[in-house]
Amino acid sequence: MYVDGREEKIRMERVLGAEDAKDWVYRGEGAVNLVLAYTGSSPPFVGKVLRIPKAPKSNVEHANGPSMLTTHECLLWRDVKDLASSPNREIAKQLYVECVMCPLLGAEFIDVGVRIFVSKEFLELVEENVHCQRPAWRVDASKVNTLCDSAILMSDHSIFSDGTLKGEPCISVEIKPKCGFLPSSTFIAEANCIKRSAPRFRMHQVLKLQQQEVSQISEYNPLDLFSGSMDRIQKAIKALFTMPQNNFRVFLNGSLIFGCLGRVSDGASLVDEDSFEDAIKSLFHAEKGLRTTDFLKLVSEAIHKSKVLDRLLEVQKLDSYDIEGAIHAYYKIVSEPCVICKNLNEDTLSTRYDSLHSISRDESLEIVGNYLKAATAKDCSLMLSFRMTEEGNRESACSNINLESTNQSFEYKLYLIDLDMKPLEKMVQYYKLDQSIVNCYNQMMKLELVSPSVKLCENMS
Ligand SMILES: O=P(O)(O)O[C@@H]1[C@@H](OP(=O)(O)O)[C@H](OP(=O)(O)O)[C@H](O)[C@H](OP(=O)(O)O)[C@H]1OP(=O)(O)O
Ligand SMILES: Nc1ncnc2c1ncn2[C@@H]1O[C@H](COP(=O)(O)OP(=O)(O)OP(=O)(O)O)[C@@H](O)[C@H]1O
Ligand SMILES: [Zn+2]
Repeated sequence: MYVDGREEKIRMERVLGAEDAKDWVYRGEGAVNLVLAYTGSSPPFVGKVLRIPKAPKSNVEHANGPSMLTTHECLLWRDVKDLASSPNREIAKQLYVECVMCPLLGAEFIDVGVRIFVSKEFLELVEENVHCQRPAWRVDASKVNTLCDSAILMSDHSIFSDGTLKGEPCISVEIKPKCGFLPSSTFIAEANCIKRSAPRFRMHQVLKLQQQEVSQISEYNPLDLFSGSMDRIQKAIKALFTMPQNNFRVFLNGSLIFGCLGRVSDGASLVDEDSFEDAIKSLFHAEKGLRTTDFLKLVSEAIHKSKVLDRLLEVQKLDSYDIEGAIHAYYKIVSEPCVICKNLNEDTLSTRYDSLHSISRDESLEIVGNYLKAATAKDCSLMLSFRMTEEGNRESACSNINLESTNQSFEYKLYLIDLDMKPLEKMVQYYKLDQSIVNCYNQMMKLELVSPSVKLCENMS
């Protein structure tokens, strides 16, 4: 939700110092941000979370604080108001959410948040306080960027903070849907044609298993979630519940009750349905053993009813050239010799990518800009929160769903989080990862090591 300029100013004037650190507790983190929830009683912060940038431990560039956009990124986003002139990447990222993602996905689903100043002492204390709650592999990879002087304050989407129904329990689900379509770009090499029929998520699972990033292959198929069919959405939600990995989490009144904070313990053994049934007792009136089914149905219905995934899919599809096409446009933008064309072997039609090297710079910028917007949409998460409501209560701004089995009525709200701009230089990494995923999958197929359920997805679009 947008916050008016006056409120933004008040928050900008308030600097979080050492004395405030005790009121902020660990909520979660991704690869680049640490998120804290507020437990104090100061009104401007009640019901809010703070999103703080982290710095990779291996990256010496961050020793000087938040970086700037590169010259090529300024060129790429030149048409976006004030983005290219942002004093640093963190401010640029917030403008990107507001000026690029909101118009594409709908401002009603997005909370841009407000920037608030934080002192070095605050960040150092927070780092110390949350240390033992962070997954070890995240601690090894990154730390709070104590050289940043600001962080983003936004609504806590795992609770209802309007205060109208105080004390009413709230259950929320975080879903990272990933890519919901099969690419059909003509620039996909013949050797990689499997990409046209096997969902990216499923193929990536095979690589992740080989690299021990996951302990089992997830049965989740993003194409089901984005299908618009209630049966297939339910199938996707069940698969996510069975193997949540980093794609599915459940919070009860803001506390994580299901799923994990990282990839470490992603196995099915984590799924303790019995204690989950107990935990959701206050919200679902069905008998023990039936509550999880009701909960999963509720989530599926909300997704089916909302149009948000349709919009997300449209933005994901801005990637119409696939990385195998967009990478050539990238080399044109950065004015470097194209490494891909240089390494083409004799069997490959040497003129195959000529058209991409002969287009104008503006066209190259459009191809890569669209690819990066799509990358953001493929990596964001949905937060869906539910609370019980009187049947027929239409006063609320939220939507309602009736659970027929127990005749309970729920209202829900839906937000998209983590709509960060992806760095232009990641294009090279995207190309390499794509090749690794396809090579690994093709190899496993040859050795017939890909399970029938993974293969089965290949013909489902
Ligand atoms: O490349 P992918 O598909 O593996 O996605 C990355 C995610 O991995 P996943 O496969 O979802 O576990 C990855 O998630 P994890 O760190 O694995 O939880 C990040 O979200 C990463 O984005 P960024 O570096 O934070 O900007 C994501 O990178 P982007 O591709 O979105 O840049
Ligand atoms: N507004 C919010 N309300 C409630 N929880 C949130 C909110 N924003 C983030 N979180 C929690 O914090 C976690 C980390 O946030 P986020 O996904 O923004 O981090 P990130 O580093 O940008 O992620 P990624 O690795 O995908 O790039 C989320 O998975 C979610 O559980
Ligand atoms: Zn090329």
